[in-house]
Amino acid sequence: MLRVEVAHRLGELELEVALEVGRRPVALIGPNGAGKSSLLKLLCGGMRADRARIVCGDEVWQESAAKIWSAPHLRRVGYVPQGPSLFPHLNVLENVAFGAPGTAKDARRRAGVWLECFEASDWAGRRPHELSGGQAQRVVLARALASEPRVLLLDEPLSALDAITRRRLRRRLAEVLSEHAIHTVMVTHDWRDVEAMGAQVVALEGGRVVQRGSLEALRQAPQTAFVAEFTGV
Ligand SMILES: Nc1ncnc2c1ncn2[C@@H]1O[C@H](COP(=O)(O)OP(=O)(O)OP(=O)(O)O)[C@@H](O)[C@H]1O
Repeated sequence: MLRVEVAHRLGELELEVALEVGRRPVALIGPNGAGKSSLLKLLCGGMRADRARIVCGDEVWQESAAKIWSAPHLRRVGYVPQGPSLFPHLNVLENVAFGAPGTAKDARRRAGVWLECFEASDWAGRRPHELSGGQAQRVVLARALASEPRVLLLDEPLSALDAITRRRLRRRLAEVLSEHAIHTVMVTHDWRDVEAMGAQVVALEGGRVVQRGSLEALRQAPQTAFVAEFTGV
């Protein structure tokens, strides 16, 4: 279980969130500027929260009261951020193998398997600048999973894909998550992602959780205009 309590000021926004992530993925939804991406950055260690208690299994990642802080590379997090994140000087295969465990040979083999999974093997030898946005997004997904993470943080991981590829890879990602015991938090603006992953929804507005529950529960009794619009009511 990943247990999170964070409080962090971001300019005008006071982010204050508590959530738990077990086997079932959590879909983080909310309007632009609600604090979703920032929450993922606080979880992966890319930013240090003003006050937090973040515990993953028996590892304490941050405990402000005890001045405990664990660096990002110690957290075994697979992070798919918004925007480009591949190393420009490495080719696709090397990028995906970079964080993978085992010998160099193992890491390359594992990288190949995950590139195959996200239908990205064809451009294994290319450099990131030779990829389209959607191709790069698939490589970043492969890289996140090749690192064998305990926690997967996905920031709109399918947003750059064309509609047909998105449908196929959404199913693939859902299968991967159900096969592997990875605590997953996914930011999405698409209720179909939530449905495919069977995710628990956490709706964030103005840095606070305004509603949580299954997609069906939110659809039946949306507490805000955003949740109603998101769920298609
Ligand atoms: N480093 C920072 N310093 C100050 N303010 C920040 C910083 N990073 C983000 N913010 C502000 O915090 C708020 C939340 O931003 P964040 O990117 O987390 O929103 P989001 O919910 O992910 O939005 P979107 O759906 O557009 O991706 C925004 O108002 C943003 O301007």
